[in-house]
Amino acid sequence: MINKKLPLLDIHRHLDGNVRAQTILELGQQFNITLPADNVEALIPHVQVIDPEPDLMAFLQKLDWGVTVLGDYDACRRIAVENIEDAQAQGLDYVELRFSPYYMAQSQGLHPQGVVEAVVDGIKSATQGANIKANLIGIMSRTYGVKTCQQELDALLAFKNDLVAIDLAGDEIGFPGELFIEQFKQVRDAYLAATIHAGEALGAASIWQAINELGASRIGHGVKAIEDPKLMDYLRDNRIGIESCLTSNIQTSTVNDLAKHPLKQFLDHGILACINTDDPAVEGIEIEHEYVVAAPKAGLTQADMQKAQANALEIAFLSDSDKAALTALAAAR
Ligand SMILES: O=c1[nH]cnc2c1ncn2[C@@H]1O[C@H](CO)[C@@H](O)[C@H]1O
Ligand SMILES: [Zn+2]
Repeated sequence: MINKKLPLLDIHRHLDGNVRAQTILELGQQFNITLPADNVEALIPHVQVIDPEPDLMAFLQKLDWGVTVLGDYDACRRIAVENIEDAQAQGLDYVELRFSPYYMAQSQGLHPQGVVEAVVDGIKSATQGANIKANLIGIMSRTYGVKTCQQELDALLAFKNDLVAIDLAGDEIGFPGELFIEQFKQVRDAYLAATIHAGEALGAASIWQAINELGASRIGHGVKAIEDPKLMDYLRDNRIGIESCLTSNIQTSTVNDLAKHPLKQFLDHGILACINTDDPAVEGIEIEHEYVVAAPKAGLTQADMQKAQANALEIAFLSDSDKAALTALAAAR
Protein backbone atom coordinates (compact mmCIF):
# COMPACT_ATOMS: atom_id res chain seq x y z
CA MET A 1 0.00 0.00 0.00
CA ILE A 2 0.95 3.60 -0.47
CA ASN A 3 1.73 5.46 2.74
CA LYS A 4 -0.21 8.71 2.35
CA LYS A 5 1.89 10.36 5.06
CA LEU A 6 4.95 10.07 2.82
CA PRO A 7 5.37 11.89 -0.48
CA LEU A 8 4.41 9.73 -3.46
CA LEU A 9 6.90 9.89 -6.32
CA ASP A 10 7.28 8.35 -9.75
CA ILE A 11 10.79 9.08 -10.98
CA HIS A 12 10.87 6.69 -13.94
CA ARG A 13 7.94 7.62 -16.11
CA HIS A 14 8.12 8.12 -19.89
CA LEU A 15 5.95 11.01 -20.99
CA ASP A 16 5.93 9.61 -24.54
CA GLY A 17 5.09 6.14 -23.21
CA ASN A 18 2.04 7.58 -21.53
CA VAL A 19 -0.24 8.96 -24.23
CA ARG A 20 -3.95 8.34 -23.60
CA ALA A 21 -5.65 6.05 -26.14
CA GLN A 22 -8.41 8.64 -26.49
CA THR A 23 -5.80 11.29 -27.32
CA ILE A 24 -4.19 9.01 -29.93
CA LEU A 25 -7.61 8.70 -31.58
CA GLU A 26 -8.30 12.43 -31.50
CA LEU A 27 -4.86 13.42 -32.79
CA GLY A 28 -5.07 10.76 -35.51
CA GLN A 29 -8.31 12.33 -36.68
CA GLN A 30 -6.96 15.88 -36.42
CA PHE A 31 -3.92 15.11 -38.59
CA ASN A 32 -5.58 12.61 -40.94
CA ILE A 33 -3.33 9.80 -39.81
CA THR A 34 -4.83 6.38 -40.44
CA LEU A 35 -4.96 4.39 -37.23
CA PRO A 36 -5.54 0.62 -36.88
CA ALA A 37 -8.91 1.31 -35.18
CA ASP A 38 -11.51 4.06 -34.90
CA ASN A 39 -12.58 3.59 -31.29
CA VAL A 40 -10.72 3.31 -28.00
CA GLU A 41 -11.68 -0.27 -27.27
CA ALA A 42 -10.42 -1.53 -30.62
CA LEU A 43 -7.32 0.66 -30.44
CA ILE A 44 -6.21 -0.66 -27.03
CA PRO A 45 -4.53 -3.88 -28.26
CA HIS A 46 -2.41 -1.76 -30.63
CA VAL A 47 -1.23 0.74 -28.05
CA GLN A 48 -1.19 -1.31 -24.86
CA VAL A 49 0.59 -4.48 -23.84
CA ILE A 50 -1.96 -7.15 -23.00
CA ASP A 51 0.25 -10.21 -22.42
CA PRO A 52 4.02 -10.17 -21.89
CA GLU A 53 5.91 -9.44 -25.10
CA PRO A 54 8.77 -11.76 -26.08
CA ASP A 55 11.42 -9.09 -25.46
CA LEU A 56 12.15 -5.40 -24.87
CA MET A 57 12.04 -4.41 -28.54
CA ALA A 58 8.62 -5.99 -29.08
CA PHE A 59 7.36 -4.11 -26.00
CA LEU A 60 8.76 -0.80 -27.27
CA GLN A 61 6.80 -1.08 -30.54
CA LYS A 62 3.65 -0.50 -28.51
CA LEU A 63 4.79 3.07 -27.86
CA ASP A 64 4.90 3.92 -31.55
CA TRP A 65 1.28 5.04 -32.20
CA GLY A 66 1.54 7.51 -29.34
CA VAL A 67 4.26 9.42 -31.16
CA THR A 68 3.07 8.77 -34.73
CA VAL A 69 0.08 11.06 -34.08
CA LEU A 70 2.20 14.02 -32.94
CA GLY A 71 1.45 16.15 -36.00
CA ASP A 72 2.53 19.51 -34.59
CA TYR A 73 4.11 21.14 -31.55
CA ASP A 74 0.72 21.76 -29.94
CA ALA A 75 0.13 18.03 -29.94
CA CYS A 76 3.43 17.57 -28.07
CA ARG A 77 2.39 20.24 -25.62
CA ARG A 78 -0.99 18.57 -25.19
CA ILE A 79 0.45 15.20 -24.20
CA ALA A 80 2.80 16.94 -21.75
CA VAL A 81 -0.16 18.68 -20.11
CA GLU A 82 -2.17 15.45 -20.00
CA ASN A 83 0.77 13.69 -18.37
CA ILE A 84 0.61 16.17 -15.50
CA GLU A 85 -3.19 15.79 -15.25
CA ASP A 86 -2.85 12.00 -15.10
CA ALA A 87 -0.06 12.08 -12.52
CA GLN A 88 -2.07 14.47 -10.40
CA ALA A 89 -5.15 12.26 -10.62
CA GLN A 90 -3.02 9.43 -9.26
CA GLY A 91 -2.12 11.43 -6.18
CA LEU A 92 1.52 11.78 -7.17
CA ASP A 93 3.31 14.59 -5.34
CA TYR A 94 6.34 14.67 -7.59
CA VAL A 95 7.19 13.16 -10.97
CA GLU A 96 10.26 13.05 -13.11
CA LEU A 97 8.91 12.81 -16.64
CA ARG A 98 11.34 11.65 -19.30
CA PHE A 99 10.93 12.03 -23.03
CA SER A 100 12.84 11.51 -26.26
CA PRO A 101 12.42 14.54 -28.53
CA TYR A 102 13.75 12.78 -31.60
CA TYR A 103 11.39 9.84 -31.09
CA MET A 104 8.49 12.27 -30.73
CA ALA A 105 9.62 14.35 -33.73
CA GLN A 106 10.63 11.75 -36.32
CA SER A 107 7.31 10.39 -37.50
CA GLN A 108 5.77 13.68 -38.66
CA GLY A 109 8.97 15.54 -39.49
CA LEU A 110 9.02 17.88 -36.49
CA HIS A 111 12.25 19.42 -35.20
CA PRO A 112 13.49 17.86 -31.96
CA GLN A 113 14.27 21.27 -30.48
CA GLY A 114 10.71 22.45 -31.14
CA VAL A 115 9.46 19.33 -29.38
CA VAL A 116 11.62 20.08 -26.34
CA GLU A 117 10.30 23.64 -26.26
CA ALA A 118 6.69 22.43 -26.45
CA VAL A 119 7.13 19.83 -23.71
CA VAL A 120 8.91 22.27 -21.40
CA ASP A 121 6.14 24.82 -21.95
CA GLY A 122 3.37 22.27 -21.38
CA ILE A 123 4.90 21.04 -18.12
CA LYS A 124 5.48 24.57 -16.84
CA SER A 125 1.95 25.74 -17.50
CA ALA A 126 0.30 22.55 -16.22
CA THR A 127 2.21 22.57 -12.92
CA GLN A 128 1.76 26.27 -12.26
CA GLY A 129 -0.37 26.60 -9.15
CA ALA A 130 -1.02 22.85 -9.12
CA ASN A 131 -0.36 20.60 -6.13
CA ILE A 132 2.15 18.52 -8.04
CA LYS A 133 5.79 19.16 -8.79
CA ALA A 134 7.54 17.89 -11.92
CA ASN A 135 10.99 17.82 -13.42
CA LEU A 136 12.05 16.72 -16.88
CA ILE A 137 14.67 14.19 -17.95
CA GLY A 138 15.83 14.24 -21.57
CA ILE A 139 16.25 10.93 -23.35
CA MET A 140 18.62 9.96 -26.09
CA SER A 141 16.95 7.11 -27.98
CA ARG A 142 19.97 4.87 -28.56
CA THR A 143 18.04 2.80 -31.14
CA TYR A 144 18.61 5.55 -33.74
CA GLY A 145 22.40 5.41 -33.39
CA VAL A 146 25.09 7.76 -32.14
CA LYS A 147 24.81 10.48 -34.79
CA THR A 148 21.09 10.98 -34.24
CA CYS A 149 21.58 10.82 -30.48
CA GLN A 150 24.09 13.67 -30.75
CA GLN A 151 21.46 15.76 -32.58
CA GLU A 152 18.91 14.78 -29.96
CA LEU A 153 21.32 15.79 -27.20
CA ASP A 154 21.96 19.14 -28.90
CA ALA A 155 18.20 19.80 -28.91
CA LEU A 156 17.97 18.85 -25.23
CA LEU A 157 20.99 20.89 -24.17
CA ALA A 158 19.47 23.98 -25.77
CA PHE A 159 17.02 23.70 -22.86
CA LYS A 160 19.43 22.37 -20.25
CA ASN A 161 18.14 24.70 -17.55
CA ASP A 162 14.72 23.07 -17.87
CA LEU A 163 16.08 19.55 -17.39
CA VAL A 164 17.51 17.72 -14.39
CA ALA A 165 19.18 14.79 -16.14
CA ILE A 166 19.84 12.91 -19.37
CA ASP A 167 18.96 9.26 -19.95
CA LEU A 168 19.79 6.66 -22.56
CA ALA A 169 16.86 4.43 -23.53
CA GLY A 170 15.82 2.03 -26.27
CA ASP A 171 17.79 -0.92 -27.65
CA GLU A 172 20.39 -1.71 -24.97
CA ILE A 173 21.68 -4.80 -26.82
CA GLY A 174 22.03 -3.29 -30.29
CA PHE A 175 23.41 0.06 -29.06
CA PRO A 176 25.37 -0.54 -25.84
CA GLY A 177 26.55 2.26 -23.56
CA GLU A 178 30.16 2.08 -24.86
CA LEU A 179 29.00 3.97 -27.96
CA PHE A 180 27.84 7.02 -25.98
CA ILE A 181 30.87 8.00 -23.86
CA GLU A 182 31.40 11.25 -25.78
CA GLN A 183 27.73 12.30 -25.36
CA PHE A 184 27.80 11.80 -21.59
CA LYS A 185 30.96 13.93 -21.35
CA GLN A 186 28.79 16.73 -22.72
CA VAL A 187 26.10 15.87 -20.18
CA ARG A 188 28.63 16.30 -17.36
CA ASP A 189 29.92 19.54 -18.87
CA ALA A 190 26.33 20.85 -18.84
CA TYR A 191 26.08 20.03 -15.10
CA LEU A 192 23.24 17.61 -15.70
CA ALA A 193 22.89 14.29 -13.90
CA ALA A 194 22.78 10.97 -15.74
CA THR A 195 20.33 8.16 -15.19
CA ILE A 196 20.68 5.29 -17.63
CA HIS A 197 18.55 2.33 -18.70
CA ALA A 198 20.99 -0.49 -17.94
CA GLY A 199 20.87 -4.10 -16.85
CA GLU A 200 17.44 -4.51 -18.41
CA ALA A 201 18.26 -6.31 -21.68
CA LEU A 202 22.02 -6.73 -20.97
CA GLY A 203 23.82 -8.00 -17.86
CA ALA A 204 25.62 -6.48 -14.86
CA ALA A 205 28.53 -5.29 -17.05
CA SER A 206 26.18 -2.82 -18.68
CA ILE A 207 25.41 -1.31 -15.26
CA TRP A 208 29.11 -1.01 -14.37
CA GLN A 209 29.66 0.69 -17.73
CA ALA A 210 26.82 3.16 -17.13
CA ILE A 211 28.31 4.11 -13.77
CA ASN A 212 32.01 4.15 -14.63
CA GLU A 213 31.98 5.43 -18.20
CA LEU A 214 28.74 7.39 -18.50
CA GLY A 215 28.61 8.85 -14.99
CA ALA A 216 25.20 7.46 -14.03
CA SER A 217 24.13 8.35 -10.50
CA ARG A 218 20.93 6.33 -10.93
CA ILE A 219 20.10 3.27 -12.96
CA GLY A 220 16.82 2.57 -14.76
CA HIS A 221 15.68 -1.03 -14.16
CA GLY A 222 19.11 -2.45 -13.16
CA VAL A 223 17.49 -5.86 -12.86
CA LYS A 224 20.69 -7.75 -13.67
CA ALA A 225 22.62 -6.19 -10.75
CA ILE A 226 21.42 -9.20 -8.79
CA GLU A 227 23.90 -11.37 -10.73
CA ASP A 228 26.95 -9.50 -9.36
CA PRO A 229 27.50 -9.34 -5.56
CA LYS A 230 30.29 -6.75 -5.93
CA LEU A 231 27.96 -4.51 -7.90
CA MET A 232 25.24 -4.92 -5.26
CA ASP A 233 27.71 -3.68 -2.62
CA TYR A 234 28.90 -0.87 -4.88
CA LEU A 235 25.37 0.39 -5.55
CA ARG A 236 24.62 0.41 -1.81
CA ASP A 237 27.91 1.97 -0.71
CA ASN A 238 27.81 4.70 -3.36
CA ARG A 239 24.11 5.39 -2.96
CA ILE A 240 23.40 4.77 -6.62
CA GLY A 241 19.64 4.43 -6.86
CA ILE A 242 17.76 1.80 -8.81
CA GLU A 243 14.52 2.83 -10.49
CA SER A 244 12.60 -0.44 -10.51
CA CYS A 245 9.57 -0.88 -12.77
CA LEU A 246 7.90 -4.14 -11.81
CA THR A 247 5.11 -4.56 -14.37
CA SER A 248 7.30 -3.27 -17.18
CA ASN A 249 9.89 -5.94 -16.40
CA ILE A 250 7.24 -8.63 -16.75
CA GLN A 251 5.85 -7.17 -19.97
CA THR A 252 9.31 -6.99 -21.58
CA SER A 253 10.06 -10.57 -20.39
CA THR A 254 13.09 -9.24 -18.49
CA VAL A 255 11.69 -11.12 -15.49
CA ASN A 256 9.25 -13.97 -16.05
CA ASP A 257 7.58 -13.99 -12.65
CA LEU A 258 7.15 -11.14 -10.15
CA ALA A 259 7.97 -13.55 -7.34
CA LYS A 260 11.47 -13.72 -8.83
CA HIS A 261 11.93 -9.97 -9.23
CA PRO A 262 15.11 -8.74 -7.48
CA LEU A 263 13.57 -5.55 -6.01
CA LYS A 264 13.03 -7.18 -2.60
CA GLN A 265 16.68 -8.29 -2.53
CA PHE A 266 17.84 -4.81 -3.55
CA LEU A 267 15.94 -3.34 -0.61
CA ASP A 268 17.15 -6.01 1.83
CA HIS A 269 20.71 -5.27 0.71
CA GLY A 270 20.28 -1.58 1.53
CA ILE A 271 20.26 -0.38 -2.08
CA LEU A 272 18.24 2.79 -2.69
CA ALA A 273 15.68 1.10 -4.94
CA CYS A 274 12.21 2.47 -5.57
CA ILE A 275 8.91 1.67 -7.32
CA ASN A 276 8.01 3.34 -10.63
CA THR A 277 5.69 2.84 -13.59
CA ASP A 278 7.89 3.28 -16.75
CA ASP A 279 5.23 3.60 -19.50
CA PRO A 280 1.91 3.58 -17.62
CA ALA A 281 -0.53 3.94 -20.54
CA VAL A 282 1.29 1.36 -22.64
CA GLU A 283 1.38 -1.05 -19.71
CA GLY A 284 -2.22 -0.38 -18.73
CA ILE A 285 -1.20 0.28 -15.12
CA GLU A 286 -0.64 3.19 -12.79
CA ILE A 287 1.56 3.82 -9.76
CA GLU A 288 -1.15 2.61 -7.37
CA HIS A 289 -1.27 -0.76 -9.12
CA GLU A 290 2.49 -1.10 -8.68
CA TYR A 291 2.18 -0.59 -4.92
CA VAL A 292 -1.08 -2.44 -4.33
CA VAL A 293 -0.79 -5.38 -6.74
CA ALA A 294 2.71 -5.73 -8.22
CA ALA A 295 4.87 -5.03 -5.15
CA PRO A 296 3.16 -7.60 -2.90
CA LYS A 297 3.50 -10.17 -5.69
CA ALA A 298 7.22 -9.35 -5.75
CA GLY A 299 7.36 -10.25 -2.07
CA LEU A 300 7.50 -6.73 -0.63
CA THR A 301 6.05 -6.23 2.84
CA GLN A 302 4.38 -3.01 3.89
CA ALA A 303 7.68 -1.95 5.49
CA ASP A 304 9.53 -2.67 2.22
CA MET A 305 7.07 -0.54 0.27
CA GLN A 306 7.47 2.28 2.73
CA LYS A 307 11.23 2.01 2.35
CA ALA A 308 10.88 2.10 -1.44
CA GLN A 309 8.66 5.15 -1.16
CA ALA A 310 11.25 6.91 1.00
CA ASN A 311 14.09 5.83 -1.32
CA ALA A 312 12.42 7.53 -4.27
CA LEU A 313 12.55 10.83 -2.41
CA GLU A 314 16.14 10.16 -1.33
CA ILE A 315 17.39 9.66 -4.90
CA ALA A 316 15.10 12.18 -6.64
CA PHE A 317 16.84 14.93 -8.59
CA LEU A 318 15.70 17.56 -6.08
CA SER A 319 17.42 19.87 -3.64
CA ASP A 320 17.35 19.00 0.06
CA SER A 321 14.97 21.88 0.71
CA ASP A 322 12.56 20.68 -1.99
CA LYS A 323 12.66 17.20 -0.45
CA ALA A 324 11.97 18.61 3.00
CA ALA A 325 9.04 20.61 1.63
CA LEU A 326 7.50 17.51 0.05
CA THR A 327 7.97 15.57 3.29
CA ALA A 328 6.32 18.31 5.35
CA LEU A 329 3.41 18.56 2.93
CA ALA A 330 2.69 14.82 3.07
CA ALA A 331 3.08 14.59 6.85
CA ALA A 332 0.49 17.36 7.28
CA ARG A 333 -2.29 15.63 5.32
O1 LIG B 1 11.50 0.02 -20.55
C1 LIG B 1 12.13 0.65 -21.41
N1 LIG B 1 13.41 0.28 -21.69
C2 LIG B 1 14.17 0.90 -22.63
N2 LIG B 1 13.72 1.94 -23.34
C3 LIG B 1 12.46 2.34 -23.12
C4 LIG B 1 11.61 1.75 -22.17
N3 LIG B 1 10.41 2.37 -22.21
C5 LIG B 1 10.51 3.35 -23.17
N4 LIG B 1 11.74 3.33 -23.72
C6 LIG B 1 12.30 4.19 -24.77
O2 LIG B 1 12.27 5.52 -24.31
C7 LIG B 1 12.03 6.41 -25.39
C8 LIG B 1 10.74 7.16 -25.17
O3 LIG B 1 10.76 7.85 -23.98
C9 LIG B 1 11.98 5.55 -26.64
O4 LIG B 1 13.29 5.44 -27.17
C10 LIG B 1 11.52 4.22 -26.08
O5 LIG B 1 11.86 3.16 -26.94
ZN1 LIG C 1 12.12 3.32 -18.95
